[in-house]
Amino acid sequence: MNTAAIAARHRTLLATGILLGVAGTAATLVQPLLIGDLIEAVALDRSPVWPIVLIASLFVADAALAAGHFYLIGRAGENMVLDMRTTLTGRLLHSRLGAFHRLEHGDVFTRTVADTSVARIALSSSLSQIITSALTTIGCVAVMAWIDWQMLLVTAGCLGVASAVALGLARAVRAAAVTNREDTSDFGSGLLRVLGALTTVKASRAEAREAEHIGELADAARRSGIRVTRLTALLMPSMNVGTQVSLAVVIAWGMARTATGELPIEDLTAFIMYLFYLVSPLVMLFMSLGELQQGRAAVDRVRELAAIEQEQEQEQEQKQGQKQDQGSARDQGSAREQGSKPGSGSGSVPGRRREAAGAIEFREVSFRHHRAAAPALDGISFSLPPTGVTAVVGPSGAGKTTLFQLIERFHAPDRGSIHLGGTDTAALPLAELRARIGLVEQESPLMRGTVRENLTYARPDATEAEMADAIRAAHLDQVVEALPQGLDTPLGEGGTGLSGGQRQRLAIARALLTRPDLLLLDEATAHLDADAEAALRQTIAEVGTRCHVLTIAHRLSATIDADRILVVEDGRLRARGSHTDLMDRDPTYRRLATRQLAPAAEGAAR
Ligand SMILES: Nc1ncnc2c1ncn2[C@@H]1O[C@H](COP(=O)(O)OP(=O)(O)OP(=O)(O)O)[C@@H](O)[C@H]1O
Repeated sequence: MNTAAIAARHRTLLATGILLGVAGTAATLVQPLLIGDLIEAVALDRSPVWPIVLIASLFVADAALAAGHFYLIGRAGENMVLDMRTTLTGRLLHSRLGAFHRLEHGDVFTRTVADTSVARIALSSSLSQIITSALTTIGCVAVMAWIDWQMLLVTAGCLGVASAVALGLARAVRAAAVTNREDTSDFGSGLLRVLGALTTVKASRAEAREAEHIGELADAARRSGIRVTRLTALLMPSMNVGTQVSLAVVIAWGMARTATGELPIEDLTAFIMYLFYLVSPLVMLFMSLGELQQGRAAVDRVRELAAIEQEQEQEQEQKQGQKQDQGSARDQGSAREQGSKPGSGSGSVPGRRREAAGAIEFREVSFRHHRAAAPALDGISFSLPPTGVTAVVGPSGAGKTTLFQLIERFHAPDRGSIHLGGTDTAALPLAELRARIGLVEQESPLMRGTVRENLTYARPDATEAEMADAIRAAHLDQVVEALPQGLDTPLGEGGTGLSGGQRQRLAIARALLTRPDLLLLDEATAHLDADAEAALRQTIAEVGTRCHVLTIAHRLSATIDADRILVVEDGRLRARGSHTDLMDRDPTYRRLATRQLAPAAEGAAR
């Protein structure tokens, strides 16, 4: 995505618009000559009807051409914005999560909304303005030279100085405008950051501090905006001064020459009219050149964002890597396990259950986050059966969430491989892989829309019976019944309208509706009260008979029922076993369990 490529994609509209602009310019340029003819006709006592008809027709044609030019260029501009915005949206939605999380959301927003608008003006209006203004200037200069080249030299001298000043100003406008956009972007980022954490801001009584900080950012944008206005305001007057000086010289010298009969009055009139016509396109030319530069800077910012790494590229890299691995494996004549052959079973329909050789298997998996000092996972290996419940426990920062992120292939492992139902997940198309996994995140984000839309987000084609089943399984049926419009009750931003626990159960129902092979629950019981948690534990046990449930839990009370527990610490799998087994032999588990089970145990004893 670069300036020329975007303009080239919309060349038909742009070219037609520019053509109309050029025709309009030609119509404008002919007018003074015809007015000269009219003056001559009146002076020589000839009929002025034809010159008047011609001039009137030209005025109408000029207006029609200007309107057509304006419409077509505006339309091309809007098409370009749509082009850039849809490309950006697609690239952002398909980006690798790691790369996306390194971006500032305010900056993404500014680039997608504001920079694309700036680019639109530059690529449509400015581009066409430069072409038409340059042609008008050349046309005016040519006709003026034809009328009287000596007076043109005088005019060029006066306007040349003014043009040099205007060119310097246009450059300064461009630099100031770039600073202004950066300041505006900083303001947007700051505001989004604060609004995203509004409850924390309020609870920390930081409203005044934040308001002052955001106010400073807004003021920086105001100051750079004023600088743009100040410089732009000087642009037109500098050209006007040049025009006025040259006009004074042309009139004084021209009248003197007219008096001696050296220069006909109609020529002087036409020359003065061209002089006026020349100023505006010259100013427009300088301003448009400045705008085009700004627009190119904006396109560069859009292009930088569009270059964000894509999941599909990751997929292709992995496939290539596997082809090479396969090739070398064949060379060595080593037959790999049938189930783990890359690509085996990858043609299955998303969401369809298959005879699984094992629900999920990690083989010596290591992964380090971007710029992290230590690996989040270090040589993890384990294998889980197709059904059952496994709890993952470990201290904060142990790598539990990262483990889930690798299963979903939000990141690719640096070493080792992950297998789902016997197939290397790197060989599965992303859509198929994710259709086979249900994920309930720590914060269970919900989307704007109704409860039904949220429930069926991953399966828009779900039937009423399937929905009712998922709602029942997540113990959400009474909550839905109590809502004013049942499933069709609209939810606010982030699921406002439901409690934290209700949101979490809705997220669980959404995951269950996809009938996954593997259900990943990241701290899914964190927001639930004791009753709801007990109900959910029952749900998890039931779901564990249909697929494998892998659940991260800080509340170890939720892990006691699990078929097995994986204890992760410092990115390593330090132990696995049942609750009683691990209580006996693993000090880390014992420490976590004793601390976290103590309140529950006390409660039970009372
Ligand atoms: N996006 C990231 N960039 C850099 N490092 C990260 C990133 N995400 C996690 N880490 C690091 O990776 C390690 C494992 O993090 P992870 O979130 O997987 O731990 P966790 O066991 O889920 O912790 P918690 O129980 O607190 O949620 C931590 O040291 C963390 O600082």
